[in-house]
Amino acid sequence: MDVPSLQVKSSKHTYPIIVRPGCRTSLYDYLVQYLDGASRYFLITDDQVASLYLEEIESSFPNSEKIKSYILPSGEQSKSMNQYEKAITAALEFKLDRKSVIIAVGGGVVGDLGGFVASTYMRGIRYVQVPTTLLAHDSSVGGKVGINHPLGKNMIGSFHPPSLVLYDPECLLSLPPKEWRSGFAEVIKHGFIADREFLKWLTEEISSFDQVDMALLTEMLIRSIKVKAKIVQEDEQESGIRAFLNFGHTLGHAIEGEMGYGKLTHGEAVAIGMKFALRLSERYFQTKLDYEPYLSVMEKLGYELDIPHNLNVEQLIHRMKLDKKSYNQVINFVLLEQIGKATLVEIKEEILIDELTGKVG
Ligand SMILES: NC(=O)c1ccc[n+]([C@@H]2O[C@H](COP(=O)([O-])OP(=O)(O)OC[C@H]3O[C@@H](n4cnc5c(N)ncnc54)[C@H](O)[C@@H]3O)[C@@H](O)[C@H]2O)c1
Ligand SMILES: O=C(O)C(=O)C[C@@H](O)[C@H](O)[C@H](O)COP(=O)(O)O
Ligand SMILES: [Zn+2]
Repeated sequence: MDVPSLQVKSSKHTYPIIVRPGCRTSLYDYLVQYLDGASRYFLITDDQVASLYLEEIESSFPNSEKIKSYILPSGEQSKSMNQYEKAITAALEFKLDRKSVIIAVGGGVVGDLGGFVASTYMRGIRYVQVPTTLLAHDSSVGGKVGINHPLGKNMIGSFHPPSLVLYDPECLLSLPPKEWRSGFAEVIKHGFIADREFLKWLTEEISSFDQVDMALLTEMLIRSIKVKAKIVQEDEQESGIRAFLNFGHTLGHAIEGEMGYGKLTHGEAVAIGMKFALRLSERYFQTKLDYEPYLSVMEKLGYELDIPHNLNVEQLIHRMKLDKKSYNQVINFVLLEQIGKATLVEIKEEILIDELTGKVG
């Protein structure tokens, strides 16, 4: 069978990432090849993904008694305490044990929630990520799993690396343009923080999300995942450089929470946060980053990069103080010294008020 596209070393084990068009229909074979047996499989997905892919995935399993599918309502609101508890209850009712495996088939919502269920069920069982969105090339790697709290994004969670990531790029062909944009924001982010050449390549090669060539898409996914994998391998639990993956997220997460989860996609909010962080980088480092050509490609792809006007500056600052990178109420931002070179810096509240005022309602 396939050689993994990448392997990621984690503190618990090394896991393969396989990116291969069509692989979803042989999911069971991959589980047999890469996992050392399983008593039962608990497949978590959402209603939209289920209607597109569940039947063909389930039918790859020879023994239907060993697998149970659990379907969440699609959307960011499912990353909640309520949905988490319901999923745990269903897992208990299906009698999962410590040798069982959870399979998260879907986007980042399913992956984050399913991974969190796996990380806490009987104090932790194995799980497999089967990403079906472009965004999930990011969320399926690195083991950050969790759910939201009304007061902040991903406030309840843990680090729990998957045992396998099986990514079928063909699934992306059914994504609507909004979801392509959401995921592409995280691809661009990987270029901005760590790989200028990749960023240039991206903005030259991707001028539309219609009819993306499968070979090009696969190459893009692997290059983008490589950036993430290298960082999480070096700093799994975010004591240093992993914070760079949060470029655009300090303001992005505050906007998502303030608007109400799901109003903007995660990537749309991160894209706004990246533009803000780029401008802040120029001010902080007193330099020109010449990022405009990249933002103009993003605008052509349909991104709205300005902060929504109905938001309140004080509330955004309040939320940014709750961000996981903040200490003693001091807000830390991932900024760029150069394109491709990120760093984490403390930003004074006055500067943020000054930058946000006039740009927000
Ligand atoms: N854990 C991490 O490291 C990490 C990284 C980035 C983002 N995230 C999280 O990921 C979440 C966002 O993930 P997302 O953008 O994948 O959202 P999502 O899971 O909500 O998926 C977006 C929408 O696309 C639908 N969908 C999924 N696959 C599809 C397909 N193949 N065809 C058609 N529709 C499909 C879903 O049903 C949903 O409506 C956020 O909660 C974010 O915080 C986590
Ligand atoms: O993997 C990481 O680390 C990231 O920061 C990736 C982000 O794209 C992702 O949105 C992550 O969930 C944010 O983590 P958080 O710790 O800020 O909640
Ligand atoms: Zn993100």
